[in-house]
Amino acid sequence: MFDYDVLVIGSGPGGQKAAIAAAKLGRRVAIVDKREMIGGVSINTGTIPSKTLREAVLYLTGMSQRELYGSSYRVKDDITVGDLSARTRHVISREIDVIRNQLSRNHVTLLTGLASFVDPHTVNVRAGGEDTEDRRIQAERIIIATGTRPARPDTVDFDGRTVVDSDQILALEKLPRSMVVVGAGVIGIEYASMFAALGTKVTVVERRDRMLDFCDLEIVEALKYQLRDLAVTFRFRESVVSVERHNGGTLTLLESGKKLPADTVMYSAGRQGLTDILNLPAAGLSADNRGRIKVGSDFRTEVDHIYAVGDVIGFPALAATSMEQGRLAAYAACGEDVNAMRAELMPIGIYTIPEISYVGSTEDELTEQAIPFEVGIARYRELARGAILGDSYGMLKLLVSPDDRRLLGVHVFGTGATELVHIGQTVMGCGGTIDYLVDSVFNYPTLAESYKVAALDAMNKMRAVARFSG
Ligand SMILES: Cc1cc2nc3c(=O)[nH]c(=O)nc-3n(C[C@H](O)[C@H](O)[C@H](O)COP(=O)(O)OP(=O)(O)OC[C@H]3O[C@@H](n4cnc5c(N)ncnc54)[C@H](O)[C@@H]3O)c2cc1C
Ligand SMILES: NC(=O)c1ccc[n+]([C@@H]2O[C@H](COP(=O)([O-])OP(=O)(O)OC[C@H]3O[C@@H](n4cnc5c(N)ncnc54)[C@H](O)[C@@H]3O)[C@@H](O)[C@H]2O)c1
Repeated sequence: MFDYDVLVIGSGPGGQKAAIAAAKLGRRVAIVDKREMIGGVSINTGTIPSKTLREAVLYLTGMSQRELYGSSYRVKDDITVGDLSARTRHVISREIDVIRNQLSRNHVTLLTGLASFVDPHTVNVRAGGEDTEDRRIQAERIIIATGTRPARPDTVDFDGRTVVDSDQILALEKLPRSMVVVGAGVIGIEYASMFAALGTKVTVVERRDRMLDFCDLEIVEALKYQLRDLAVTFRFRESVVSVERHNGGTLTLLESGKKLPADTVMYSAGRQGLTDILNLPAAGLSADNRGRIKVGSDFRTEVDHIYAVGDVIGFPALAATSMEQGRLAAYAACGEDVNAMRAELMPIGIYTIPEISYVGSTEDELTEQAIPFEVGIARYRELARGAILGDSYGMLKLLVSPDDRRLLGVHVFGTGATELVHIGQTVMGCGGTIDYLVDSVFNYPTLAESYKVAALDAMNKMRAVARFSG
């Protein structure tokens, strides 16, 4: 009766994994997206281009080698937009190819166009361009994975050249000498650090009184120090009222009356769920004012056979979590048993320069909940690998329960942070204690050795307490 058992709307990380998981379970699956957006925001405008850009910036500026070769060390003197975008284009096209290949070898039908509901089981696919013919697709189960787009305030006149959102920043024609970044969320701070590394004079404007408030305070302070060293100016507790475009630049007006001139303004003040074109009421669904769809713990919406995953359901809105949500939603839609996602083990990786990553609780959270903890720290400058790499600021911090020596949190700052965090995540996931880290032999010289150093530090501190408390 249906054209497909499962229809997935959106081919970002959530949609891809949902489609492949359902196909692996033997279902007839189709996935729909615009031709130029295969791979979603993640591949085309978000995660992958920004992370590739970061890698290109690190390489071409010679940033990570300057401790060893001096502060004037560069791989290339006049870095152009072309130098940076060549690498990004290369990686994007490879990734799109991988996705197409994975979908096709799993017999997932790729439908190109924009989907909107006709009724709870029927979706209209409008191809656009020359191919204006609409297609009606009926599916037994539908998984919505339409993601988000940058939020754009009406008071700002985006032109894609001097006043840009985080999608448009990738298409800048030349590197700005100065830039205002509006919003110190993850996107804002990641781009602020890349442009600062390229020599752009960056000013970050943030409404709140601090940034990345979900991260360890000490690590955020360390990041701010590093960014200020690259001439970044922070304006906290300041709101942007409007942005004016002038010949040869922009003027950003703040509520406090300040005026900030800059070549370019980048808005990174949150994102809006892409639900307006879906015609949700036809399916018996609705979205909130930020375009997000409400789901239960198995990603089922208010309509029994329709599921939603990824950024369109809101927090945590990461490629990493979207993929897992997609897989779990497909299992639920196909009647398989699913283990719920373990939120306490969800890692966060922030690709600033230097990078940050953590898993588990922060010191502030534990203190608020009156959970005692001991801190164990390893500093890269005391690790042989840190000296070899020329990273003297990096650190790894373990938060340990003094009662049973379990790991409560792992916070890493510096080279390899987003990779290293997974050692701690595994120990936590397996219910291990720091005894495992103390008693293990780590390769030498490695940054992973920081786990042993930090675990010993925590152990020594706990011993000191035990001496007094008997
Ligand atoms: C600059 C930036 C950097 C980021 N960096 C990271 C990072 O380092 N790590 C990380 O984990 N996450 C990162 N993210 C977040 C990550 O990109 C998102 O969490 C992820 O892409 C969400 O995946 P998704 O499956 O929800 O959908 P998306 O990737 O948003 O894709 C949704 C797709 O649905 C399609 N679509 C929408 N409406 C329709 C419709 N009606 N019909 C058909 N198709 C439709 C869109 O065209 C799009 O292709 C970053 C985001 C940005 C913007
Ligand atoms: N490494 C990663 O995992 C990664 C990287 C990039 C993005 N992302 C995800 O993308 C999503 C969107 O990120 P984002 O940074 O755009 O949004 P966000 O909502 O995290 O941050 C927006 C910030 O802008 C501020 N702001 C809003 N309006 C303002 C104004 N007028 N003036 C001054 N400040 C203002 C807000 O206070 C907020 O701090 C997040 O969910 C994030 O997790 C993840």
